[in-house]
Parts: sequence; structure tokens; C-alpha cells
Amino acid sequence: MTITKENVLAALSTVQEPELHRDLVSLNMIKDISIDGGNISFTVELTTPACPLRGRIQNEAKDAVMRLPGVVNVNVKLDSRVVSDGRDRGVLGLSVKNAVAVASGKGGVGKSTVSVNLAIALAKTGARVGLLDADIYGPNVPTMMGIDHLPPALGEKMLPAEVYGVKLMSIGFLVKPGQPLIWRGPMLHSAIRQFLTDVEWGDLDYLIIDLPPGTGDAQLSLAQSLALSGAVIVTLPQAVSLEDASRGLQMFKVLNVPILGVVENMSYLELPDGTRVDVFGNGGGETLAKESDVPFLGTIPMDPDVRKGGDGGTPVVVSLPDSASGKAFIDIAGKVAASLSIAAKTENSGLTIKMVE
Ligand SMILES: Nc1ncnc2c1ncn2[C@@H]1O[C@H](COP(=O)(O)OP(=O)(O)OP(=O)(O)O)[C@@H](O)[C@H]1O
Repeated sequence: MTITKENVLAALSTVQEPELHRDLVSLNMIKDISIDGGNISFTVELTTPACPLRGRIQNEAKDAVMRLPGVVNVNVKLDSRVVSDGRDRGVLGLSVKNAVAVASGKGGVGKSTVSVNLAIALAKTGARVGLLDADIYGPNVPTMMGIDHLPPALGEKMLPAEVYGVKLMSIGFLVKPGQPLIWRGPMLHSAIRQFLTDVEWGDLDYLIIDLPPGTGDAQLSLAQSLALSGAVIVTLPQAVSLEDASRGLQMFKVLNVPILGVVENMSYLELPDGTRVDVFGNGGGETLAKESDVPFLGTIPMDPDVRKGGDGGTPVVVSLPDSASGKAFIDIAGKVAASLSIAAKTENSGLTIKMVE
């Protein structure tokens, strides 16, 4: 039997994208089919290079085509093109496919640490990533990324710093260390707007935005002006932090911004003998996610190497990617990317996107 392109597509239409629950063909993910006798090759175009299930998709696609009579060899290439959420950010002069806010109900829970490690983990998969440190009250991202200056401006536009494959902009580059920052609402708003419009970000797959902590007017107006694809909420496991995180969640709900999920930071401390100590309680982040009907993205252990990485300018996903905390950040980055591509694909294909009720 001569194998045709239609045969190959029919076989692949039995393979489901595990997160979108639709088949690879109707999702338009199959490209470049080539047939040479019994040797078949094609490309599966993933919706993000950070796809956590890429190996599984590749195997299932290969098996499905191998089952066709007459096939002797199947070569499945993987390619990726980050899908855009379809929001128009042209008015801000931005070419950004997805803009993700990292937020917390209160300070000190590790929001900047999550933003930095998330941005680097996404960049490591090959995506084009920007990180905007919008935490104007405590812009500590440059320290965490180990860089203290911007490159010279390009004409009218400021150029972001580039470090660990991430383009970075922060008010921290523009003020002297130790100088107090006092912002009134409108100033803050225009400063952030300038960071979007007056910075040459180039084309980005993901722009991660480290928001100031809290849920006041400043946060609200910022979140409103950013045309966000979604928000990641960072919390500690204990009840007080959860109440604050829940307020953060409500804020995005009011703004109709999808919640990509909750991250529980400093979940436990692992002692040298392997015992785990729940310093701040246990399981709160997961409970909050369940109660609010949003995804739980995972826990990050309390780890001295995370703090050292932040203080020393070498984040843990760079220095110790195989440690428990390094792996946790990489896993969370994959989930965030998957959540974004599900939201974008469902939105672009006219299906209903799940918003927080
Ligand atoms: N999982 C962790 N294990 C150990 N230390 C951590 C962890 N996460 C964050 N830290 C440390 O806790 C401190 C606060 O973290 P970070 O600055 O990220 O919090 P934040 O929520 O952004 O705070 P702020 O609201 O002040 O900007 C930092 O010193 C950081 O290195």
C-alpha cells in the first residue's frame, strides 16, 4: 500500500494533545510531512518550547504513524512557536506574545525570586523572554540577576540589560543604591508605562512583570494598563499570607485577568537527614488554589541556596538547576507556559477560556 499524506494525518488525528484535550491535526500542529516509501518524517509544532509533555507527544505521534501498514521508520521533529494570547499591545509599542504578572498579597514572600527564576527557566527553553521589575518600592531584581547597569541607550529608546538570556528593565538601574523611592500614584503609573513604551524590548514570547506587593490602587492601575495574559500568585503556606494572597486573587478577578495559578514558596525546610520541617505550616497554597478553583503550580522548598543565589546574583536555576528548588522552578515555568498556551489556543479557536468566577 502506498502511504499518503492523508493516511499520516488520519493516524495523527488519533493523538491527543494531553493538555488541550484535542487532537494534533485539528490543532494544526503537524507540519512538513515527508514520505519516502516506508520512511515518514514530520514536525510537531508545540505551542511553547517549555512544553512539559513534549516527550510524550513525540512518542505518541511516532507510535500512531508506525501502526500504519507499510511504515518502516518514523522521524518526529519537534518545533515550537509560542502562541500569542491575541491581546493587542501595539498601543504600548510592544511586540509581546504573552505578558504575565507575578503578584503577592504582601511583601517578602519571594515574588521577585519567583519572577527571576521563572524568567530564566523560560529563556533556557529557547523562548524570548523579558523581565520588567515593576516593584518600584524595592527594585531588587538587578541584584538578583547580578547586573547593576543598562547598556547605552539607542537613540530615544532605552535598551534593557541582557543577562542569563533574559532582557531586564528595572527602576533599580536608574536610582542610586540606598536612595529612597517615594512614588505617588500618577508618577508610578507613568514610570511603568515608560518602561513599556520607551524601552526597546524587541519581539518577546514572554514578558514577566514583577508587580509591587499588595493590592492597593497602585497595583490595580498597573495591572489594568498592562494588557495581561494572566497572573501568577505567590504565597507562603501560612494562613495570614493566604488571606493576603486571596485578596490578590480577587483583584485579578475584578480585572478579568486569568489566574495562571498559585505558587507556594518556602513550603518546607529539608534537613540534612532528609526530614522535612514545615516552617510556615503546610498545604495552604494548594488549599487556596482549590478553594478559588485555579491551578496549583507547585511548591518551592525553603532553601539557603535560593537566598544565596538571589543575594549573589546567580539565581538557583542557573547555579543549581538540578537541586530540589531548581527543579521546582523549572517545573513551575513549564506549567505556566502550558497554561498560557492552553488559554491562547482555546481563545484563538473560539472555545471558552476558564476565568476565575
Ligand atoms: N524558597 C526560598 N528559600 C530561601 N530563601 C528564599 C526563598 N524564596 C525567597 N527567599 C529569600 O527571601 C527574601 C525575600 O524574597 P523576595 O525579595 O523574592 O521577596 P518579595 O516577595 O519579592 O519581596 P518584596 O515584596 O520585598 O519585593 C530574599 O532574601 C530571598 O532570597
